Amino acid sequence: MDAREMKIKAAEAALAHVEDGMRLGIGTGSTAEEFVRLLAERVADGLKVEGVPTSERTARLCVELGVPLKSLDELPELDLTVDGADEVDGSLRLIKGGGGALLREKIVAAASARMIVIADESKVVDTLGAFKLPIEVNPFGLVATRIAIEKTAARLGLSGPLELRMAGRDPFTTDGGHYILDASFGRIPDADALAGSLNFIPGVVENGLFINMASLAIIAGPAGARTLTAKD
Ligand SMILES: O=C(CO)[C@H](O)[C@H](O)COP(=O)(O)O
Repeated sequence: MDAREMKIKAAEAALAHVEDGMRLGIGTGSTAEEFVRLLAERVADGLKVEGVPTSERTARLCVELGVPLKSLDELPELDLTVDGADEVDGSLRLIKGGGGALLREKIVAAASARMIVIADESKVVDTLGAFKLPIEVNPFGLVATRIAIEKTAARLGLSGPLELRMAGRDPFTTDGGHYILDASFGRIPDADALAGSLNFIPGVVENGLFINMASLAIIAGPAGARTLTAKD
């Protein structure tokens, strides 16, 4: 089974949790896109759902494939969000934001009764941090915010380069008009403390640590899909 087939397997398993009439948060990234494709087939067959996309990219795909969309203001309480992840640990803590949609993804997940993560085995880790942690920041005061992040991380025993994410020669800009600093802190033993501390920094809009948000992870490997639930 190649990487795409594993993503499709995970997406198929998540689709089994979707029921008629559901209000769905729809994630961003290549795995979430497989979910959108399968969902669109079910919608074409008569399934009634309304989706809130977590990015402009996902919104475009949903429109193209005929998945009905609403804004989060129109549907502020959702039944289920299905989204990918860059890393998942055994307590279903996540790193997200590799696709740059972390802010909307977190807002949508927080508005959902349940969040199902879909990923392949390569995303499962013992301790978060091998993947660079995306931190969404306001462009104003970028240098000051970067220094504040470094000091906050140091207080938690973490250090490492913070790279401004680029799109060609310009900084990558999120759907919300912000920049992303990708932090190479390495292993993050206390993700809960880091997540809370980062969001206290003025200028930090959101961080890519998703704690206590996912209720289930569907992990696809060469032998098929398995589920992970939080250990604690
Ligand atoms: O957080 C995300 C986007 O902001 C994605 O869910 C994450 O990057 C995983 O993407 P993919 O399924 O393409 O590996």
